Amino acid sequence: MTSITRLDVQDIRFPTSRSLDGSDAMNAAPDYSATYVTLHTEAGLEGHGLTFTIGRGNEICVKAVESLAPLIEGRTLASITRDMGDFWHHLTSGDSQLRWIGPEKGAIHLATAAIVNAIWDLWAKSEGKPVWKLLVDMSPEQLVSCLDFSFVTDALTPGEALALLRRHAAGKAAREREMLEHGYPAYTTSAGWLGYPDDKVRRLAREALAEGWTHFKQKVGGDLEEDRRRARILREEIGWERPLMMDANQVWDVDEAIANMRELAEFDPLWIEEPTSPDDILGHAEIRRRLAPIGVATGEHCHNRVMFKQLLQAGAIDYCQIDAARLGGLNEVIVVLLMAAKYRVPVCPHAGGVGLCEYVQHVSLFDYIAVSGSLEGRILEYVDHLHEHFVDPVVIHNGRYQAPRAPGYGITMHPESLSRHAYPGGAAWAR
Ligand SMILES: C[C@H](O)[C@@H](O)[C@@H](O)[C@H](O)C(=O)O
Ligand SMILES: [Mg+2]
Repeated sequence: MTSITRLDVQDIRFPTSRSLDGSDAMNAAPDYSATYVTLHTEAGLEGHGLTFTIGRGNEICVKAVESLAPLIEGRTLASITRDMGDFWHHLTSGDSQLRWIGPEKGAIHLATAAIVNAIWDLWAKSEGKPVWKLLVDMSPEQLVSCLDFSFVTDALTPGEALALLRRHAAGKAAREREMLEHGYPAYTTSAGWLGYPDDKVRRLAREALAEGWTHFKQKVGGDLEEDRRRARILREEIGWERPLMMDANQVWDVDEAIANMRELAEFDPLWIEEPTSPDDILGHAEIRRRLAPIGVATGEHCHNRVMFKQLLQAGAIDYCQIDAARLGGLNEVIVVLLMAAKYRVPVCPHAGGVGLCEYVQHVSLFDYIAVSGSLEGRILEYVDHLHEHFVDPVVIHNGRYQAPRAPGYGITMHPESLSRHAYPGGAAWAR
């Protein structure tokens, strides 16, 4: 029996701001960071999970993980996985003093994600399967027992979730084979960071084309003329057949978003991502109504299933961009996948950061094989930073994620990477 004896948490940071990797109109100089959780077990097996932040504030997530640790330590894996939905509810609502500082949002929920994902990693490793395969092999009943439907039963009942999971059961084996052979389609954000000079944008776009990428995303929301200039460079390089997405990272008010995107419409963007505050459901609906056919995408800052429920109910989004570490871990992600399937909105997960690509490949594989059964309108983000720090990094061929085969959730980092990037004492931070 696997008993979780201890939870360790580390503050891990990468100095990405030095090269402006990851820069956008809201976040000028991010240091990609991870609140990295290790679950130690009696048997020696370890579970790993992380939540993603962009530097300062990581220490707050570390503290929040420490506060949640007593809810995990001493438990057996089996006592958790026997009724994962109940466990998840207990972790998010069992201690009302901790719940008070959320609920289910902010640092406490980011911490929840790191812990919950570490448990999935441990579970999958103990079964010898990658997480996507663990999920795909579960019966609809088992999957539904992993979920907490609190506050969303007006949009999705457990019965409807079961029906959705049974709907495409017949084609599951064929889709799994297809994914193992061809992988999951992706787009790249790597050429489009706001802080990159024009020649770097051009060079990276050329390199990405040569690598087989077909979909590209650029940052907008700074100076409109500069947005235009960079869009022109990208269109010159990628042509007009390949889709181009735009991401404003929340800098605009609603009317401003509409006005600016009408200006940028000449570059034929497939979607505008995070056009305004992530909490403004009706604002997104208004933007969507007035900007069609440009799609509206959001979700990397959408903090829980209740927010996604409302975005879907309000017809506010064309693309649902769950974040594997912003939602409270995989259990809540699955609830959102099911709601999105019901409302017929494609899920295009947010990735990048550190470890998010490693996570969401499992989510999208599961979504395609067991939930949506479709690739229509679906494309997974890819960003080419920091993969070398993972024991089982993502593998991309021709702009597609190759299905991971290693057991777990793919988030285990090399011990040397952890010690080098420990903040503030690691060598990467020595002045
Ligand atoms: C600060 C980060 O790099 C963001 O710019 C990034 O997550 C971005 O919004 C994305 O969609 O990849
Ligand atoms: Mg984004």
